[in-house]
Amino acid sequence: MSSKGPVIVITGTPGTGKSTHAQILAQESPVPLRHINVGDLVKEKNLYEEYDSEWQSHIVDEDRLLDELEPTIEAGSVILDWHTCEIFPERWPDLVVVLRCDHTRLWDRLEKRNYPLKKIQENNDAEIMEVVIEEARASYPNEIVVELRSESTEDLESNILRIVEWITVWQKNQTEGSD
Ligand SMILES: Nc1ncnc2c1ncn2[C@@H]1O[C@H](COP(=O)(O)OP(=O)(O)O)[C@@H](O)[C@H]1O
Repeated sequence: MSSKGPVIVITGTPGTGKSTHAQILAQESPVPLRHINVGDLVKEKNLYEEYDSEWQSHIVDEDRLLDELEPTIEAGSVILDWHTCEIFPERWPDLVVVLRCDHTRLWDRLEKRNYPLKKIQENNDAEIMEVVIEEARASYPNEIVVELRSESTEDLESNILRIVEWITVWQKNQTEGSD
């Protein structure tokens, strides 16, 4: 039997709740999963080409990021938490969760982060224009892409339950597949 757990990508516009979901999922998952906050990893390992002070964001060196992640992904049992997903190779994820949030609520969340106004606007527009979900659908098979609302604590709880259930079934399928 394979002891390798799934690779789950949790993506969505900044502020939709990726890290909140990933942290809770790492605790509640029936198989141990390592939560990788990709934005933090980029900063820790200097995996960026430059820092754009106007937008207060790092321009990521995608090749170095993928090289850094590759061995961890190969080992499995990972939650990748990032606001974009299209750079990850199609073979990497077993599940891609795209979190969605009403844009007025998202605006409030981003304002609390003290983002510059143009960064709040840019992210808000991206949420309205469904940028991340379209990117996910264009990059991965439809059956592994799941869109979940993340507006309330009830949403958060039911999303975690759904993902935990998915992991249980995935794990069972893996075990049966290797018999
Ligand atoms: N489903 C939810 N219900 C209520 N608050 C949420 C929910 N998801 C996220 N939040 C809140 O929104 C803010 C941003 O969440 P966070 O997980 O940091 O987002 P992201 O990782 O996508 O940038 C946090 O204050 C978090 O507590």
